[in-house]
Amino acid sequence: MSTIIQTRQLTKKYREQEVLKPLDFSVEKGEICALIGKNGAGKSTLFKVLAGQIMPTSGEVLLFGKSGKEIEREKKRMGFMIETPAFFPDFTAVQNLEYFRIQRGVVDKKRMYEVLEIVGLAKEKKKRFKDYSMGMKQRLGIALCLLSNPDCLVLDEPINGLDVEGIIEIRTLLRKLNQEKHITILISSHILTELKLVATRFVFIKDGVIFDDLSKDALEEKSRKQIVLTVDNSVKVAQLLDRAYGDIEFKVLPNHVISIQNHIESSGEINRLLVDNGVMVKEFRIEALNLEEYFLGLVEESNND
Ligand SMILES: Nc1ncnc2c1ncn2[C@@H]1O[C@H](COP(=O)(O)OP(=O)(O)OP(=O)(O)O)[C@@H](O)[C@H]1O
Repeated sequence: MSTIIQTRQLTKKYREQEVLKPLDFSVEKGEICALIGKNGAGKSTLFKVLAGQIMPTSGEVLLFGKSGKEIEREKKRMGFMIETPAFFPDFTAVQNLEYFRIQRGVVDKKRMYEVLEIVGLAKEKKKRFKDYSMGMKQRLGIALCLLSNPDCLVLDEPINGLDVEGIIEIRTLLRKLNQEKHITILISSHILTELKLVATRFVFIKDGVIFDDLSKDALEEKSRKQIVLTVDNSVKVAQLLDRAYGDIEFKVLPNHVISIQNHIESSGEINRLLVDNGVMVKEFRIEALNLEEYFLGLVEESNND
């Protein structure tokens, strides 16, 4: 695997506020990497540093393995959409792309029509920008990123504010760019479920710290079923579970609630174990973990650190 984006001990401070804590982060070729974090987590700041729009306070960015002066050449292989581009509302899609094509020195005029085709706007290329839906506007933004034929796209919250149809359009487009055009994608969102169906990797950020980094399989694993128990004595239950099952994975939550992540098939046996040992089981249920809750749970956990 080759690394497209890498940061080494990257930090960014605004006055006294440390918006990015020493961050070691990478995106590998072929990934659709989702950066998930609430508003203010530091996603846009990280993307702006990657794009060279702002300078880091310390640390290093590498693109395609290059840093320092050599990075400028590699930046041409990247397409950044950090804020929605300032398109002219009364211009058509073609007129808007033409403006930016000239500004960016892209010689090949045909490329405009190619990118409109790729993002599914070829039929609406003569419509004025202001008459586009939100999803179409975002797709035109992505078309603009594609003008220079990049190997990697970095998209900051392109799904934010879209309706269901718009979200599906962008997801379908991202999948196509990744699978057919072999473009590596780094994309941010504050809603995990928006990217769950499309990303291949999930990186969670809070207060400028990456606190979890999961493959698609690992995320799915986490959304599997779990046993949730409410008991009268969670400390005793924890001891009983540890003693009975060496490899058991469980969490002791507030209010004597315990969630067990494996041995789901032994739920009856676990119930009997607890009752036989004098534990009062007030509630015993098997449920699938809601990923949004899991993510929020992690946020709460890191709050308590
Ligand atoms: N130019 C700036 N000057 C001072 N503080 C800033 C600046 N830009 C961002 N911040 C602060 O840095 C923190 C991270 O902001 P950032 O925009 O990177 O977060 P985000 O995860 O992208 O969230 P959002 O989706 O709300 O943009 C916030 O507390 C924000 O107020």
